[in-house]
Amino acid sequence: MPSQDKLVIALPKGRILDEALPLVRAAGIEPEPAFEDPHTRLLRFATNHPSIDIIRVRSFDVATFVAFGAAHLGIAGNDVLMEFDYSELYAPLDLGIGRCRLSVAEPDDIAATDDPGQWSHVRIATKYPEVTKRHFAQRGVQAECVKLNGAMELAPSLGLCSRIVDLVSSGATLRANGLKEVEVLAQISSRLIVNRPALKTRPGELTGWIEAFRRVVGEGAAR
Ligand SMILES: Nc1ncnc2c1ncn2[C@@H]1O[C@H](COP(=O)(O)OP(=O)(O)OP(=O)(O)O)[C@@H](O)[C@H]1O
Ligand SMILES: O=P(O)(O)OC[C@H]1O[C@H](OP(=O)(O)OP(=O)(O)O)[C@H](O)[C@@H]1O
Repeated sequence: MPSQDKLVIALPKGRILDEALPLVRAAGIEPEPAFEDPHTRLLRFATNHPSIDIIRVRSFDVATFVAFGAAHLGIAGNDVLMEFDYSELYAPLDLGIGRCRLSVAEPDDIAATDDPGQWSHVRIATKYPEVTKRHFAQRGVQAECVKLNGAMELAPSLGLCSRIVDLVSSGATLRANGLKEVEVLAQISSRLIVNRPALKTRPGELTGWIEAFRRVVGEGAAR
């Protein structure tokens, strides 16, 4: 099959991949062995289905590849989906992986007396400026965001911003950096995402794979 006619599935190469790959396999899609070779420079991989390729990209880029139709299906955290808010993305299925929450945190000493309900303006370091601004705007708070791509937890101690908005799971990273979670913006998990226009042009194939993933997640939940 010509490569431009293949169905392309975008998978995130970060921490989600370890949880996502078993689901992809259980749905019946097996990537070529090079996919798991840590030394490979390949970015696009064949699978056991001649009509399906997998690409491995950064988690934020999964949403962009699928929204622009460069990939047809993908797996992305709803933190990423909320930040971009792409109308071309359909996210039919919660895969139940990558569970965490998106929260505001601040230094322990500030948190001891602070009341987030009284804020009118906050400066926040985050990888999620759009979600953060939207969240605070809803209650009339102006959030001035400084965009970082990682290690947000360093920002308060170095005087960049007193508050951060970041993902929290065990809370260990916040504790290790003297920060306290003071407000939860959203519960996060990863979803199966689909390019909406492709759902119209390749409905049989795409709904077939959505149902395959639905069965896998349903079976997992029943165990
Ligand atoms: N501590 C966590 N616990 C559970 N899920 C998480 C956690 N941190 C991140 N995630 C989920 O995993 C996704 C990828 O996060 P991760 O931190 O691995 O990205 P990354 O690989 O650092 O991104 P980048 O592509 O910028 O390097 C997030 O979008 C989120 O949905
Ligand atoms: O509450 P915890 O269990 O400590 O998890 C939270 C951490 O996990 C994520 O980072 P990740 O480990 O993916 O590294 P990153 O900073 O490179 O994104 C997130 O950005 C936090 O730093």
